[in-house]
Amino acid sequence: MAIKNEEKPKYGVLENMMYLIKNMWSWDKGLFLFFVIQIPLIVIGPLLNIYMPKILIDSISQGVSIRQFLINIGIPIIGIIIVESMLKASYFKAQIGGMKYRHIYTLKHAEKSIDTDYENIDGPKGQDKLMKAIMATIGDEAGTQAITAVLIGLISNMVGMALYGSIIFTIHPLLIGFLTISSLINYFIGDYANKYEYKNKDKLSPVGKKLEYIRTKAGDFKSAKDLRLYNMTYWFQDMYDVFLKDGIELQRQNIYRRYLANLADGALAFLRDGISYGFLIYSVLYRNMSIGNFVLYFGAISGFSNWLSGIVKNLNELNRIHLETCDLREYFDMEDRMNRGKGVELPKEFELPCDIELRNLYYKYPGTEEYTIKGINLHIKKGEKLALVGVNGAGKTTLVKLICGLYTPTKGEIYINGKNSREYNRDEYYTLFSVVFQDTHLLPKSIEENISLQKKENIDEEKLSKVLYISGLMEKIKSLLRGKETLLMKSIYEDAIDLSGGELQKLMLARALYKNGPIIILDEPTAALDPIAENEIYQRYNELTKERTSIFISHRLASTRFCDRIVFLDEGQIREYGSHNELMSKNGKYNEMYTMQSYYYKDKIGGEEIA
Ligand SMILES: Nc1ncnc2c1ncn2[C@@H]1O[C@H](COP(=O)(O)OP(=O)(O)OP(=O)(O)O)[C@@H](O)[C@H]1O
Repeated sequence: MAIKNEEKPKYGVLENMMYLIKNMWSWDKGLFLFFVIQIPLIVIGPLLNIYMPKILIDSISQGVSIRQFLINIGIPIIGIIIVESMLKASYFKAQIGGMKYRHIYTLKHAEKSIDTDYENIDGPKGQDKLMKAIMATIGDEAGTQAITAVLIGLISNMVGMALYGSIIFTIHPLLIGFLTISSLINYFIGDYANKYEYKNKDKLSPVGKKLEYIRTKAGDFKSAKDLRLYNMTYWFQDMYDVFLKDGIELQRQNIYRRYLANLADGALAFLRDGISYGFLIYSVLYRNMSIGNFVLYFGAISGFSNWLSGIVKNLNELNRIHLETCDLREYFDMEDRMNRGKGVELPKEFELPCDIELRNLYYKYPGTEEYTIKGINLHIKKGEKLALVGVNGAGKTTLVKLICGLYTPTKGEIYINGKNSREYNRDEYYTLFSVVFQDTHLLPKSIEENISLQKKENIDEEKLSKVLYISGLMEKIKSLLRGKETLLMKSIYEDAIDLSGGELQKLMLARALYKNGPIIILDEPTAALDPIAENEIYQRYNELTKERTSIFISHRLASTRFCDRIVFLDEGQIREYGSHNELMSKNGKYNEMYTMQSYYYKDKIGGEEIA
């Protein structure tokens, strides 16, 4: 099956090599020099080895004294022992060194993933890029680690080839040309297999992502209940089988190409050595070559082939490393669309609460045809409590992600206190928002650290107590032996606890309140709360949003009645807006949804009065 991939690597081989070498030098100069010193050691050993038999044979045939004989062979033997011991001793350090470089890239990768614009890693395209870059930093074979061994190998092989070449040159200059050309053919065959593998990676990466998803979900404690109760095991197995089959097929294509390349490599090597050794035998028989020289040249030719095929192998590996480095650098190079420069100043204390204006706002997810947000114009005034309602998929979460700067508008603008959101420094802009999303994210830390996201010594105790009270988490804290210092995530610590869904939601609310951003956005913050806890949040909503501008998303329409204004979103557009009473009198979609919901909240079941 032919693989079509028109995308060319963004960087050249030399550019990538310089990038990797520069990093190695700047990250650890001592280690870099250690690698350089290995090069002469790698070359001297084999050179002494091919001279040994010649010295031995020449010494015997010249009938030298025992003392001279021992000196002749003793010096190279001691040399070989010293060189080999030094190489063996340095092997371990070289391995650890390569790993050290790779770990620095892994760390940089993690930093980029955490720091880059949310939009860059959102969706399948962003996730593919992330996955490909991960593949360049995983395992001993990864280019970021293998580069040290490959570069040392390449330079040693080149020096070795030059030394052996000068010996072979004395037999016949054409022999060098012949050996070199045959090795170049090998290189191009290997290069074909490499390029094929690289193109295949575009297909392999999404399959790897799917397999990884199933692997992690299968062991994920959160999925464990559904997996068992809904008997999803078979479904998982089926999916895994399908993806695995796809993955194996793609790997099979790679292995097949590699196999063909190796086969051609073997056949060529056989031909090359056969002709060269034949010429040596011919020289002994018909060109007066001494046995000592025959042994030396024999060693030089087989060694030359080794150096050459080493170079070919190293060049092929360098090519693979180059392609992997492209993936990694392209990931590192992903540009942020949000402003990371200085930006306009944040609203001052006296300007709070904030004023938010959306002007003709459009948003289309990368890779999709349709706009999810379509031409929204909305002015949320300072201190206003706005409710955002609408059916599932209407675009409520997308809209708040746009407002709080996780996505950048495809068209249109967002103004905060009259200043375009694009002009704020991205990280400073984020400080304006205290947001509770539907999904929760915990750190394996104590409750207080999870709320404040500060180290214990920096926590503002007064503020913490206040938010624990408002969020309704105080009762729970009081019931715990270690109170707010209790660790979370049982899967990580033995003495930790796990919170219930509602408690988790309260914790997320407490985290948002502790952050104290002038704009509060709550996306379904009470969905998991019991009626008492939910009621308490509504009672405290005024206190919670005091001197703040707030956006409240909820499917329980009755809960939005305490907001100043309600916006009804439908298919990414504002269909209706106004106060609860205004919307009810419009007799539109809001009215319809509200009436449907309240039908089940009255003292009726299925519309029947309870006796
Ligand atoms: N990363 C994404 N890539 C592509 N489409 C997306 C992405 N995230 C959401 N969507 C799509 O955008 C649309 C709006 O989703 P959104 O989450 O904003 O709706 P919502 O109104 O918040 O829904 P709900 O009430 O269910 O929370 C949906 O059709 C959804 O499938």
